[in-house]
Amino acid sequence: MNGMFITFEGPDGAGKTSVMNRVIAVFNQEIGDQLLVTREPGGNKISEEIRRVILDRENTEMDYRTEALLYAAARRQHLVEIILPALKQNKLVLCDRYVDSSVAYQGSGRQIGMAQVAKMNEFATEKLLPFKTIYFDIPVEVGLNRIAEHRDSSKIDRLDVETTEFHKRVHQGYMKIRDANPNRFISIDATQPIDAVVNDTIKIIHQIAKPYFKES
Ligand SMILES: Nc1ncnc2c1ncn2[C@@H]1O[C@H](COP(=O)(O)OP(=O)(O)O)[C@@H](O)[C@H]1O
Ligand SMILES: Cc1cn([C@H]2C[C@H](O)[C@@H](COP(=O)(O)OP(=O)(O)O)O2)c(=O)[nH]c1=O
Repeated sequence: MNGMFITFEGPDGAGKTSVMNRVIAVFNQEIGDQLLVTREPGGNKISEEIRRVILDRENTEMDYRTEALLYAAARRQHLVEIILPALKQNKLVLCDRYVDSSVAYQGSGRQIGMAQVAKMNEFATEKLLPFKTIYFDIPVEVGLNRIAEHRDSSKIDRLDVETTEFHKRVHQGYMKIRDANPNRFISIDATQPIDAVVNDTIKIIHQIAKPYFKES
C-alpha cells in the first residue's frame, strides 16, 4: 500500500473539525490533489445514511452493540470507497476519526469492552491502522463547554447529549489507547487558541509527511 494515512482523534469539542477545515485550506495550496480529507462516520452515500441512523436523537432504543456494529459498517464502506483508492493513488489521507473512536466511545464510553470493539473492527478494516494519529488533548469539561456555548442546538446529536460520566469514560479510553500506542499517537494541546492548534497541527503533518511537501 502506498500513500500515507493520518487520523485525527479526540473527545467531542476538541476542535478537530475546525482545525481540519483550516488545515485543508493551507494544504490545498501546498499539495493540491495529493491530499484527501475525509471524516467518519460518513464521506460516502452508504456511510452517510448509516451515520444519520446512528446520530438520530429519536433512536433512543439503539442497543450499544448495534451502535458499535453500525460504526464499523460505516467505517468499512468508507475505507473501501474513499480511503483505500486514495492510498493506492499515493495520496496523503487525513481522516477525522477512525477505529480509535469506536474503541474509546463504544468500548470504554458504552462499556462494551475496548478489546472486543478493537477485535470487531479488525474484521471491518482488515487490520489497517493509520501511520500516525494526531490526538487533540483536552479535558472533557472544556470540550463539552465549547459545544454547549457554540453549537447550534439543532446540530446537537445523540452522542452530544450523553452524560459527563460517559464522556469521561471516553477520555479514559483514549488515554489507554494512547499509552498502548506511543509510536503512533502524537498529542496536541487542544486547549490553546485555535491559531496555535492549527499551527501545531500543520507543523506535525509537515514533519510526518515530509515527502509530500518537499517541493512546496
Ligand atoms: N482552540 C479553540 N478554542 C476555542 N474554541 C474552539 C477551539 N477550537 C474549536 N473551538 C470551538 O469549539 C466548538 C467545537 O469545535 P469542533 O471543531 O466542532 O470540535 P470537534 O470536531 O473536535 O468536536 C466549535 O464551536 C468551535 O468553534
Ligand atoms: C467514528 C465514531 C464516532 N463516534 C462519535 C463521536 C462523536 O460524538 C460522533 C460523531 O459526530 P461528529 O459530529 O462527527 O463529531 P465530531 O465533530 O466531534 O467528530 O460520533 C463514535 O461514538 N464511535 C465512532 O466509531
